[in-house]
Amino acid sequence: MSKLTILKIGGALLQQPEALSDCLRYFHELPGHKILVHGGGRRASQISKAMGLTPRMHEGRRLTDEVTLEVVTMVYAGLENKRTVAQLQALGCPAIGLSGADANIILSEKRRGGAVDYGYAGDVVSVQSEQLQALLSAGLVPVCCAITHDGQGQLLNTNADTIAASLAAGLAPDYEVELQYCFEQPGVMRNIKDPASLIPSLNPDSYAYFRANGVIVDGMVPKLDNAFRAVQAGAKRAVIADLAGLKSGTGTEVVD
Ligand SMILES: Nc1ncnc2c1ncn2[C@@H]1O[C@H](COP(=O)(O)OP(=O)(O)O)[C@@H](O)[C@H]1O
Ligand SMILES: CC(=O)N[C@@H](CCC(=O)OP(=O)(O)O)C(=O)O
Repeated sequence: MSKLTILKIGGALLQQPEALSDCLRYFHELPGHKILVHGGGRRASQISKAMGLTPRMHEGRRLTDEVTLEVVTMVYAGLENKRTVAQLQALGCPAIGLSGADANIILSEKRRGGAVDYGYAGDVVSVQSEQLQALLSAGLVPVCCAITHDGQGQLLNTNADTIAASLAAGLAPDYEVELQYCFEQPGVMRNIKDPASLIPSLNPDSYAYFRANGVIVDGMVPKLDNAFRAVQAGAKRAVIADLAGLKSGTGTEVVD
């Protein structure tokens, strides 16, 4: 089986040009097949505020009304995706920018939130692995954003960590998949202000413990839920780290 690395970049990283460029260079130099997934939530919040809108999140997911869907589509599928693709091309990487609607790669459905109305937030239903395999076999490097579709013409906003894990799960039968979540912290920590408190590995029991104790909160919850889902679906490895950690092999490894 050939190796496939899925790297997800998000958060503050996307807003620091130098850190982003280091990260893209690291990605370009990875051996084997690879897919980049990017978020852009902070940029979307900034632009929303500049437009007089108030960003609203619930458990790490954006409440996406109609106008917010327009903003996130412009930011994720437009600005962030095309800028990232252009930077990768400048490194000599044959990148191709995709939303979930392109080649129908990721089908999703409107999130059912019970009491919480998530609006046009989408949960992944299926991944078209054949189309992605065709792109990978042609030597292309997919760059996927956080916009998906429901197959009926409706675009949906999907957490980028979920996209990365869904791709990892969908491609695990055909590749030896490693899922890497790169963000601005060294990994999951006992005390978010103390990098020395890094938790080197988490299993479902220790995750439940740290979550119950309020050590793991906010955006880290969907990130870890997704990482566990990916390894349970057959991904060989899932790790959460900053760029230095990814390069040196440290960070938080998620084990089933
Ligand atoms: N125990 C923890 N260790 C590290 N980060 C944590 C922890 N608990 C919560 N977080 C928060 O989770 C955030 C990462 O989630 P998120 O902002 O969604 O990342 P990204 O934008 O990369 O998807 C961190 O920036 C941090 O504020
Ligand atoms: C439904 C939902 O929450 N979508 C996310 C998609 C972007 C994202 O995940 O960006 P980061 O990885 O940079 O946080 C959002 O709009 O914030």
